[in-house]
Amino acid sequence: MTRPIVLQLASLAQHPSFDDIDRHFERLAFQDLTELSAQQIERVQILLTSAVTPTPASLMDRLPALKAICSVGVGYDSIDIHAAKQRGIQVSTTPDVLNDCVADMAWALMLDAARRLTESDRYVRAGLWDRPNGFGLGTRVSGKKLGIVGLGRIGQTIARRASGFDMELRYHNRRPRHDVAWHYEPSLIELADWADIMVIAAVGGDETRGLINIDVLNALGPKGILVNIARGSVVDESALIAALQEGRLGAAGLDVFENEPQVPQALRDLNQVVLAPHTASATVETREAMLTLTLENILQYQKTGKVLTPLSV
Ligand SMILES: O=C(O)C(=O)CO
Repeated sequence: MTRPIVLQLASLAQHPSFDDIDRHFERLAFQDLTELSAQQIERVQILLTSAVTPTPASLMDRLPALKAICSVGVGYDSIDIHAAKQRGIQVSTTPDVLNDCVADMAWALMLDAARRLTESDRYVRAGLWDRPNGFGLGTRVSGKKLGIVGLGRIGQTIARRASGFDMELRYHNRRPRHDVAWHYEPSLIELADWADIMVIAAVGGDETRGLINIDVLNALGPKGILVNIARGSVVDESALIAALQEGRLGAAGLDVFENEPQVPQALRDLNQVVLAPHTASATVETREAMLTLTLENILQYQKTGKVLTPLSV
């Protein structure tokens, strides 16, 4: 019997569950639909994609039997979920399994930007330690005011770690959460004005595009530190570069960028910025857990017709 097809859009590591998938589905790596026969196109039931792999409506439109999109990751701004919803195509992501590692990365960037760790590494490696003026001072993190933008699962995991640093914490969200005790700040500008350090953990996409604009950056101020582990689109990158260049913002720790993997030269030229190549979830353990959950979603769909962790937005 011909098996339905799982069309794999993202390049993924080996995983033992692929053997189970391959018992039920034919798995094809996607290059271009022109490489599939008309008969194969009609058998594509599942798209195996990732949070950083474009999964547009134009692709869904070409696949008449498409039933589910199973994505490795939590961000869904790369998937046209509106088009999927309209066609009744289920979408699954991998919630929770990456919270700890993404939160750890937010803290790593925060501590690095404040204490100038990467900059000091460059300084020591360049043999500059014996210079008369020394390396200079960083900024204290413990006891400071931390503002979190987006208090979802990842934002809350970041927030919980702040108690170990004796920090005061406030958050801004679409709406206040009633299941947490942290102070809700309805105005993003006021949060930025209050905070010493602001971490962005909001969803990407149209609803948050350019949310961190010049006014927010100015409110965070010349001693303020901005950390972004969410999506580059949430921050107005040109405004961020100008604020850092002109000393209107103190420092930044960035894991995500507007047009990644392109990072503007102006940003790379700034010493007070720590840059990471969108690797917040990139640990052996977490990437393995994300792929395991994605493949469980496909197997669950095969057994029951429903994915395991459907996206609910
Ligand atoms: O899961 C996500 O949304 C990512 O950005 C990949 O780690």
